[in-house]
Amino acid sequence: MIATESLSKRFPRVTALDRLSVDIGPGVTGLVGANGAGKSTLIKILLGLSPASEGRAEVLGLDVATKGAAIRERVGYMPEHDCLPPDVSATEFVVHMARMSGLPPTAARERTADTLRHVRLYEERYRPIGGYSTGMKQRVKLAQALVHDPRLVFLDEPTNGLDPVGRDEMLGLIRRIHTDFGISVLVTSHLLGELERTCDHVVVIDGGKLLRSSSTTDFTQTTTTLAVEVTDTDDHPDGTKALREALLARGADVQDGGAGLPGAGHLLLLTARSEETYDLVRDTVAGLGLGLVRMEQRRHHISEVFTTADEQGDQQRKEAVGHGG
Ligand SMILES: Nc1ncnc2c1ncn2[C@@H]1O[C@H](COP(=O)(O)OP(=O)(O)OP(=O)(O)O)[C@@H](O)[C@H]1O
Repeated sequence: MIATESLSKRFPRVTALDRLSVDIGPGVTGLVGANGAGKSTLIKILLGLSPASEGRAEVLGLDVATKGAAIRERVGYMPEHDCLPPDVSATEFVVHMARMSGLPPTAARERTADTLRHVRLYEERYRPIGGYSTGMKQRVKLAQALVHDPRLVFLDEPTNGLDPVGRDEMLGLIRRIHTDFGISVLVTSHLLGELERTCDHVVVIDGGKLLRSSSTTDFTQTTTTLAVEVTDTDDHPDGTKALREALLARGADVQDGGAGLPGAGHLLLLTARSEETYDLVRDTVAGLGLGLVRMEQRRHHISEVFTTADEQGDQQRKEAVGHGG
């Protein structure tokens, strides 16, 4: 669907995209990155609205440098910022956008009604947009991106400004764009957690560079990290420390449970190389006379991808991870 090759965009003071090479197939793909990571810049280049400084990109097999108009005919776009006229109704606006995309009047009206029903704005469709809530406005923007029945849509921060209920509703609609209509989706967000549930594939960019591109299941697959928590006893007032030392003496790969989390001081993380690691933990705990509170496999979270990145932009990444819950 989308392929970029060493794509760069330089503004006088900042490099928004830095030699980005990525392939995106059909389905729902999340483009994740902190504010300023380059998500909107990439979308504008892919739509042929802004020229790249270097490199090349294709959307649906069309070169963005020369085939912008053809791409925009086949691709829907939901921009990040509010761009809706307050005095017209959702129906008038979406029909207008459908006509701009080349649909004849009758088809434009029919597609508008279908699309507004899909985004659940059917009852309110004749009211002026100025009186709509943020969630309703986001859904009008989504409707105009879908009305000309594109093969692919770019949704730039569609959950921005929504409360948790509105966000869940929007994520459900996005998922159904693909399942009900077969339209592929590229959706951007700085909220990592929400894309975990919605997307088949996630592309993470940071400072305009590709950090990772893989299927959502690869991001969240079960790892071989074991989290172990034990009780303290009279013999071992710090049971965790005693267990750590005993396991290290037996050659296990042990780390502390990570700072900042409640109870993390009492957690040990072990790399489980095989079933024997489970036996080793159980036997060591029993040998020390400690109680085993829990021993469980840890799952990766998408946000962990940020913790492996370099120090640059660390604060922004923390913010993004913090909002990701
Ligand atoms: N027209 C422009 N002129 C100069 N700098 C720009 C321009 N557009 C974007 N930038 C800069 O390029 C970088 C990437 O911006 P971009 O809008 O693509 O990020 P983003 O990931 O979409 O973040 P956000 O969600 O905040 O929009 C930022 O540092 C931004 O300030």
